[in-house]
Amino acid sequence: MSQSQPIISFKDFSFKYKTQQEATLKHLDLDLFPGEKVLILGPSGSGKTTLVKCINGLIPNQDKGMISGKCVINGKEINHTSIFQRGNDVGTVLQDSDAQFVGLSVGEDIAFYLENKNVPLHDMQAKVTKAAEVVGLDSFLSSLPFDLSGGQKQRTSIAGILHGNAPILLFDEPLAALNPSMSESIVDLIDRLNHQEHKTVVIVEHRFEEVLHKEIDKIVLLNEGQIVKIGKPDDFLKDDILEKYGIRNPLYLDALRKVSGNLKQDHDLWNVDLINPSDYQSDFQKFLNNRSSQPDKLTQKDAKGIIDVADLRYSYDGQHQVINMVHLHIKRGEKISIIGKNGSGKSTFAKLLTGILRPTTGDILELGKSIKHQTIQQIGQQMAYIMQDPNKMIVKDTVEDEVGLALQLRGISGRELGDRVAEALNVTDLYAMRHWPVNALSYGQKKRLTVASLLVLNPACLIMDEPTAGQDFEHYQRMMAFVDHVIQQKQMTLIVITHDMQLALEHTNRAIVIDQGAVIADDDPFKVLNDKWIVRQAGLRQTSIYRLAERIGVNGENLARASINV
Ligand SMILES: Nc1ncnc2c1ncn2[C@@H]1O[C@H](COP(=O)(O)OP(=O)(O)OP(=O)(O)O)[C@@H](O)[C@H]1O
Ligand SMILES: Nc1ncnc2c1ncn2[C@@H]1O[C@H](COP(=O)(O)OP(=O)(O)OP(=O)(O)O)[C@@H](O)[C@H]1O
Repeated sequence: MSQSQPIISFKDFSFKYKTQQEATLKHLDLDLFPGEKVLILGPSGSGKTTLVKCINGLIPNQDKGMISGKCVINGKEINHTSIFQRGNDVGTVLQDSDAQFVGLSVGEDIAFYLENKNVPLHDMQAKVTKAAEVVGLDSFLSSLPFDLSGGQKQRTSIAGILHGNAPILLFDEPLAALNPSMSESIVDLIDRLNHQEHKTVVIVEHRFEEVLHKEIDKIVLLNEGQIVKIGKPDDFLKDDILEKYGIRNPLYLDALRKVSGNLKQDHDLWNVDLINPSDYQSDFQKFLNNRSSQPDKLTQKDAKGIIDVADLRYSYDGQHQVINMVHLHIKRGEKISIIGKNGSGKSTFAKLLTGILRPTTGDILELGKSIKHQTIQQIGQQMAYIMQDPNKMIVKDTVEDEVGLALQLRGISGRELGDRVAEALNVTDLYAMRHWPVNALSYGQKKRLTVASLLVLNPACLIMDEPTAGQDFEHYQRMMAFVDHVIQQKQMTLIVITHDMQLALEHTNRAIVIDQGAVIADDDPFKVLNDKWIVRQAGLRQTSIYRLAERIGVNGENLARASINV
C-alpha cells in the first residue's frame, strides 16, 4: 500500500457545534491512506458520528459550527466543498436507513445512485438487480420502503452504494439492524470493496466481534473528542484498553483470559482461527471439568402461563403469510429472546402480541383471555412494548408527565396517580430527575423513561425491540442490569427481539427462533446456537466462543455456558 498522500487528513482539527459550549472534536491529527480499512471505536458520545460527518460533508454544510485546523478529503478542504461535490468522493451508509430512502421502491432507491452517474438504462437495470441480489433483496425490488423490515431497509442502503465511483466508503453502524449471518456477509462485502475495488473504507460499529470477521488495517480509538490511540487490532486486544473505554472485546478473547489468565502473546489475537489451540487445551479441559454444564434450572416450571398462541396467522396483503404459528406457550417470569433473519416476522409477531396488528386467523390468549375483543389500551396494560428508538415513544415535555400519561388516559388521578408514578420512577432510578425536561436526558435515560412510563401500568410482560442496539458496552451492561432488576422485582416476563447473540446468551433463558413466520426452534439459547442447522436456517451466528471450542476440541455449548456464567 502506497503511503504517499493521505486521502483523509485531519491536522490539529477541532469542531464545535453551533449549539454547544465546547468543541466536540478536539485537536485531531489523523491521516488515512488510499486503500486502508479503518475502524473508528469509542464510547457513546465520543464523537465518532461527528467525525464521519466531517468526512461526508454534513459538517460544515448541514450541521453548522466552528472549525479550526484543517481537514482535507481527497485533496479538497472541507470548508470549500459542497455536499454534492463531496458525494463524488464519499459514499455513506447511515445508521438510520429510514432517513436515507429517496426512491419510491427498493429498485428506485438503488437506481437513484446510478442515475446520478448517467448510466444507460439497460445497464442500470442489470446493475440494480445485481446489487439487490448481493444483499438478498432481489425479490423485493418493487416493494415500498415502508413495507420493509428494519434490516431490509438497511440492506437497501448498502446496495445503493455498491456501484458508485466514490473512492471513500463510510459505514456508520452498518450492522446494527442486520441478522448475524447477513452482517457477516456485509463484512465480507466491505472487505471485497476494499481489496478488489481499492476503496478506502471507514467503519463505525459497536459490534466489534462481527467486524473482526475480516482483517482491519487500523483502529482509531476516540474518547471525549480526542484520539486516544491509533494502531493495529492486536495493539488493542493484547491488553484491556478497549474495556477501559467501554468497548467489549470479542467473546473468545474474554474466554481465553478467564480460563488461561494471561494470553500467549505470540499470536495474532484478532482472529480466533489464528490462535494456537495446543497452548490452551489443558487449561480448558481443567476449567470445564470443574464446572457444571447443566442449564440454569428454569425456576418458572410451575409458573402460570401468560401468553398462549393458537394457530396464529397474519398476512399484510392477503396473499403472503408473514406469521404462521401453530402453538406457543409463555409463562410468567420467563426471559425470552426472539431471534431470526431480517424479515422473518419478529416485529410483526410483537405487534400481534400488543394488539397493534390483529390476527388474520387464529387467536392469542393473554392471561387466559382472548385478545380478539380487547382494545389496544386494554392489551397494552399487560403487554408493554418498548420500541428501539425512545424518541419515537416519548410525547410529554417532562419526565413526570410522561410517566403519568398512561394512567391519566385510564382516568386515574390524585393520590393513586402520584403514588404509582413515584414507584415507577424509583424502580427506574429516575425519581431525582422527575421535574427534568425530557430533552435534557441522555439516550439511555430516555430508554429507562420509556420503560417507566409503561411500568406504571403493572404489565405482566415487557416486550423490548433491540434494547441495546447502538449502545456501547457500558450502556449495554447498565441497560440489561436494569432490565434484569425490574423483571425480577416485578415478577414479569421479558421478551427481547434481538440480533445480538451475546445478549440472547447472557440475559435470556429461552430462545424462540422464527423463520418465515414459523417457530423452528424453542430451547435454551446455548443449545440453539450449538445446532448448526438452526444457526444456518435462521441466519444466526454462533459467536466466536463456539469457534474457539471447536478449535480447542471441547464442547461449544458447555464452554459458552461455563465461560459466560463465570
Ligand atoms: N447536531 C448536533 N448538535 C449539537 N450537538 C451535537 C450534535 N450531534 C452530536 N452532538 C454532540 O456531540 C457529542 C458527540 O456525538 P456523536 O454523535 O459524534 O457521538 P458518537 O461517538 O457517535 O456516539 P454514539 O456511539 O452514541 O452514536 C455528543 O455529546 C452530542 O451531544
Ligand atoms: N407494513 C407492511 N406492509 C407489508 N409488508 C410488510 C410490512 N411490514 C413488514 N412487512 C413484511 O413482512 C415481513 C416480516 O417483517 P418484520 O418486520 O416482521 O420482520 P423482522 O423479523 O422484524 O425483521 P428485522 O429483523 O429486519 O427487523 C417482511 O418480509 C416485510 O417485508
